[in-house]
Amino acid sequence: MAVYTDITESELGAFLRDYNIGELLSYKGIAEGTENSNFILHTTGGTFILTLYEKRVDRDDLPFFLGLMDHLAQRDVSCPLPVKRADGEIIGELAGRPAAIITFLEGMWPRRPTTAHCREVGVALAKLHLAGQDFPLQRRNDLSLPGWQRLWDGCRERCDEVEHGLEAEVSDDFAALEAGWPADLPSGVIHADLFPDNVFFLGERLSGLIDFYFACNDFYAYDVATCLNAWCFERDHSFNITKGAALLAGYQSLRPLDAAEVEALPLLCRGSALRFMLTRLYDWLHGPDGAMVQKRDPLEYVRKMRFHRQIISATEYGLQQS
Ligand SMILES: Nc1ncnc2c1ncn2[C@@H]1O[C@H](COP(=O)(O)OP(=O)(O)O)[C@@H](O)[C@H]1O
Ligand SMILES: N[C@@H](CCOP(=O)(O)O)C(=O)O
Repeated sequence: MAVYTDITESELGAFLRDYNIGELLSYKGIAEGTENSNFILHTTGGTFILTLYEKRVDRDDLPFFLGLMDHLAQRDVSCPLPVKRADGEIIGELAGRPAAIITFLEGMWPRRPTTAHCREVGVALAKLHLAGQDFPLQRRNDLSLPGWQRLWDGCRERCDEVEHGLEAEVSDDFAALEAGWPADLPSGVIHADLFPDNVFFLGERLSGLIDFYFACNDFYAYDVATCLNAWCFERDHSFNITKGAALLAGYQSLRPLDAAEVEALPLLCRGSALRFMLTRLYDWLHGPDGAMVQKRDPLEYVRKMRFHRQIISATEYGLQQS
């Protein structure tokens, strides 16, 4: 359960006195999520999400994350809107943690994504990339190659406990990714974690995007790669090219990929699979402190890395070239 920090009713009542969202009716910890402590609040003013930012979120990054949601919401991207306190601030402090309130989005994340969901996600991702172009703040992606290397340094000695031979296999991936990682591709604000549990739907209509706490500046096509990994593999670990084609067509309906992005896509997919394998492996071996968070399987992403290693062209993901 992702509630690392508990709060009392009196602490919460005092915190809410700085807002104009009415009286507290009820609140409850939310079991889903990984990084932060989240609560659903019902007040006489409506329903809201309260987030207490935990250790892995740097307080200095909060203006970027919350400012981005505000920026995107004003440009017709359906995402939560940070709620301002009476003094105009959006970040406060509760139980010793930085804390913010955001608006509640209706919808459910798809447990079994369909081809129609994949197309909608592609469109929404392109919309996010375009709407973020005039966002004035910047944040480096600290989970790109140097960050992966740091995670790897903390795991490699013990990684064969997860699967025999993994250390040698992943070392080879690092060598290939370091040699071939693109130096320059179209870049801007990316979501960087647009997995199914961060996208809400009402039926097959996308109703909102959440969890901008990995957002940063990086290659747009890297975000596309992350979505191909997160949305287009089946439970039997096979890649579904129909879903890949739908996601890529949805994306390209608003923002066509250029030739360099198309060429780089297989390596970006492999890198993105390594990134999620490593955070999962790190948590698998070290376990996040203080909460019973369901551990995600690193081997799911090892399989995806193996798949991408043998891809020669982005057409194998379903890309239709114009
Ligand atoms: N704006 C929102 N509207 C509705 N539910 C939300 C919203 N933000 C978060 N949630 C709920 O809280 C859960 C965890 O949120 P998330 O931002 O993914 O947490 P974490 O950053 O800890 O992974 C989500 O799966 C969802 O159930
Ligand atoms: N999407 C990541 C984990 C991050 O969890 P989230 O709850 O913040 O989306 C993964 O699947 O490894």
